[in-house]
Amino acid sequence: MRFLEDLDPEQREAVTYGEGPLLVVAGAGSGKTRVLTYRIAWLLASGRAQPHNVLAVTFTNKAAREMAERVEKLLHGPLRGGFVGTFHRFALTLLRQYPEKVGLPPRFAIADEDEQRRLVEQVLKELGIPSTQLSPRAARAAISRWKNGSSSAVSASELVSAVVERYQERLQAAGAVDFDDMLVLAVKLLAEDAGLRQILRQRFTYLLVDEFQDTNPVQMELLWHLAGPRPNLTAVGDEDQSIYRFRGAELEHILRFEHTYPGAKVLTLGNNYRSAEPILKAAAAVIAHNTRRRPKLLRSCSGDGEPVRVLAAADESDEAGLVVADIRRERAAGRTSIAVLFRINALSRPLEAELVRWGVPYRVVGGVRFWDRAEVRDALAYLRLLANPDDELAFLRVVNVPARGLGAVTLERLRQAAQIWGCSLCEASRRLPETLTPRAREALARFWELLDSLRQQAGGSLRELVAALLEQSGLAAQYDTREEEDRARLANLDQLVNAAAEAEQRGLTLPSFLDEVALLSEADAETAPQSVLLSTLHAAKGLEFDVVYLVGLEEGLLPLMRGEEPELADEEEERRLLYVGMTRARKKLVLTWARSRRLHGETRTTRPSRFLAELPPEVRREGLTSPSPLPHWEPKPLVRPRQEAPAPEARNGFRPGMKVEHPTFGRGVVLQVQASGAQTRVVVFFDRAGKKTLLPSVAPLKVLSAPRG
Ligand SMILES: Nc1ncnc2c1ncn2[C@@H]1O[C@H](COP(=O)(O)OP(=O)(O)OP(=O)(O)O)[C@@H](O)[C@H]1O
Repeated sequence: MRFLEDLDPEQREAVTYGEGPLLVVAGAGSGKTRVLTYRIAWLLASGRAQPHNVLAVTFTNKAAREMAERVEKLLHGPLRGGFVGTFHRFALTLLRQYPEKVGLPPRFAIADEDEQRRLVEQVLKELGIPSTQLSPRAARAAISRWKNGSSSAVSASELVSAVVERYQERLQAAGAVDFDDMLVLAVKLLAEDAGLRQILRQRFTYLLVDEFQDTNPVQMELLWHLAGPRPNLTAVGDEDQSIYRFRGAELEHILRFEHTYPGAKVLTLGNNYRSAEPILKAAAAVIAHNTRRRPKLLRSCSGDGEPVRVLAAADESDEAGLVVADIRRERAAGRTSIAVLFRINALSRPLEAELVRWGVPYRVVGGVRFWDRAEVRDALAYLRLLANPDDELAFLRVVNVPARGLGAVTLERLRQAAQIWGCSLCEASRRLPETLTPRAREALARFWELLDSLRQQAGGSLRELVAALLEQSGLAAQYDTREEEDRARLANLDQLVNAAAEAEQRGLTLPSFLDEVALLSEADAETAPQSVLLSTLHAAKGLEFDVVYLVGLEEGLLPLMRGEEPELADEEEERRLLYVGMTRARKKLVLTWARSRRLHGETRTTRPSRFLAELPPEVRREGLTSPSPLPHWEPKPLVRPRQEAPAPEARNGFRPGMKVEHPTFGRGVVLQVQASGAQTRVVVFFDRAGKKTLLPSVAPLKVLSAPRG
């Protein structure tokens, strides 16, 4: 087995470990995926297993494909009969084989995203739940959390339980499963059918799991049923790269592996083959601040390299300018493996504009290009209708966005009316034909009234027009939930306001702005392999580049916040995201932040991310004065998150604006009061520490003075 020579001694020990549960836990770039792949090859080449005995699972199709390809390359032949794929693919294979055992019809359907959304909307309507109480998006997210056994879903409200129940009934009636159901039903199948469990355990004698830190409770249960009492389960992972808490991943799974599988061997890998020493040291210094982790040592095998740099920019355009100028220098020097990473998609827009300006080819992963994002396209369709009330495509796109009960029947009747009158569809809809229901006529009248009133502003400020549109049309309010995805969508809409403000400054009017946007979308479908990659931190997981820029390292953006101090677990998750981003770099790493940033259509002064203070002293800081003398940045959401009004007595008399004193932190100002039941928690800005702190109890606080009223 010549291929074992490609491994270092620690990797070789893991690859050739014998029977029983094994956890390989190691830092980024230490060759964990390599270990898993080589282990499969070794099991087969040594005759311990036949291909059909191997079940290797991971989280993305791409990762699974790469793993299978690597094994085949090592073995110089195809891997027939073994299973290398995602958890979902494995579950679906099982369900397709035994649908009747879990009450599914033989040819059950899989509801796609769009169908799920429509189903949830229907359910909310049937149950008479207004979107102000539970929006369809929040309901969908709650259903998913509930199905995935997320601990945050355990206390789901009665409302959510009722929605889940009805949604499930509807799905079943339609003979369909959704994505989450696949795993849940596969677990049910295995839990209830001892015979099948036995068959599978006899067949799959070796289980291997990559990215183990991202497993959710349902996936853990699936593994548990497959593994049996004497499992040959090999898990590889890194708790420092666990970044899918919002999808139900639980850190406990990797931290408590030895408790779940008693007698498990835990091995670590100490060499890092990816990043130069300064990058590794900087990343290690940051992640060391997390509490829920196993301490790890990583040695760089790639030599010294350039020092890590932190750049402070004046604002987001300046930041994009600095980054793109540096990218151009790197490309001129022959480096083409380059990525720019950010916490939320909305940050890509100024970068895209700058890259387009300089003709630098780029591609966006982890999301559609800014201008192609659904919420941005919806807003643009409204703008197009403002510019041209007969833009039929725009009309069709948004006449029922947000939902106002103008469905297929209404559209069909409008089409008929347009034909009889010989006018456009839009014109027919403005004439409110008698054939429509009174509700539809009312809704259409309101739709055109909104557009008319907005059109009166169309000659004025473009920025104000877009902001008013987002507010008055309800486009922004649709995403007023606490869900990660929705926060990103709201941020994208904010970015559209910024883009309008910039266009206005350049003297563009509404029609010329729309033309420019249309050309932008068409012009740059460039996807050359040597293009710069723009990606969210989440989507960059598992990738590596020579040069990495991490932008937007500011309080509120990383850690991502909407108005309140993150809980410890959230702060640690955000730190892990930064760690994942930093460790994508092989040779050069640059971190940037902007002293002011347009957010929510307004320019605000910002503070550098708290994580920047955790970098070691040898990191080069340029254009920085520390600590920032600027006023504290208080993020203001475009749409304020709904807050339950607490009972006045629960607030213990605390109010925002109160001056208080804490025995340890000194004097500060109350920014926020959170109350539930008898418990009161307050967010206080402490002058001495210069940061906001969420206090779990108000008991130690002394009130110095209170604001009037
Ligand atoms: N023994 C080795 N010799 C040379 N290169 C290696 C060795 N082991 C791993 N590498 C290289 O190091 C890089 C990281 O390996 P791999 O992706 O397997 O690491 P990982 O631990 O899964 O990383 P991450 O957790 O950050 O995604 C790859 O480019 C891989 O080819």
